[in-house]
Amino acid sequence: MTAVDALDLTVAAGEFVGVLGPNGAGKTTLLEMLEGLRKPDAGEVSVLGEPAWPRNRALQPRIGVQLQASAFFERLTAREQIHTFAALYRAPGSAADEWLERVGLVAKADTRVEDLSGGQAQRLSIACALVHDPELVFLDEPTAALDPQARRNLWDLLADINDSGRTVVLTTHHMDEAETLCDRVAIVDHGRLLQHDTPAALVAAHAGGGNLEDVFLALTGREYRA
Ligand SMILES: Nc1ncnc2c1ncn2[C@@H]1O[C@H](COP(=O)(O)OP(=O)(O)OP(=O)(O)O)[C@@H](O)[C@H]1O
Repeated sequence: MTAVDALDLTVAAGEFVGVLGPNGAGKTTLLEMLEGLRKPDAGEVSVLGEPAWPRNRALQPRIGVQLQASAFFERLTAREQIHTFAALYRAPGSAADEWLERVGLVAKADTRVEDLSGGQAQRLSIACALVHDPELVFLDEPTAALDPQARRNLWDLLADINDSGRTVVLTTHHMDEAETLCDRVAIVDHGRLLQHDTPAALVAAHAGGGNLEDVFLALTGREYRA
């Protein structure tokens, strides 16, 4: 099957872009291509001016990647985990400790990763993706398992990162999140880009008086996706 089809989207440096789409729309596949983890069958994917495929090692220190299925080194504590990531990316140990604090995991620093709750593990994977201060960040449903406290704290954190000039691309099913954080949103379905614009422009064009969720449903319909 074709997961992503003729999808043409450019993200400018410093932008905060949200990729929205129903289950199975192709969001993760798209991010994996951007991250150099998956080869496009056709077309070009360029990241920070360089081809994303074949996997480009020079890009790795410049991008931060948080995948839906977070891959941790087994049996490490949260602190050991993020210090390992920091060392791999030649970031200082102080950055690892600072990020544990920023995602509210100091109290869990000595807990093994397999003993963290779903939301705690997710916060750790986000911290690991950001510990080397990348200029471009890809986050796949970063707030999916988070409680409201962690979600709002993460919003603040991502807004700060973006304010400091970093480019952020995230996928989300939370329309309020996209509306609050994103300069532009791209709505995809069946692997195709349906619309991309500012949340306000999309609402004005497709859901006068409504919100981004109304736009989303107007464009993608209400049927379950296989
Ligand atoms: N390795 C694979 N082999 C075959 N089909 C795949 C593979 N990976 C993904 N797909 C299919 O490609 C489509 C797009 O999947 P993708 O994970 O990109 O969707 P998504 O938009 O991220 O969905 P969700 O919101 O559920 O996370 C789906 O129909 C999925 O079943």
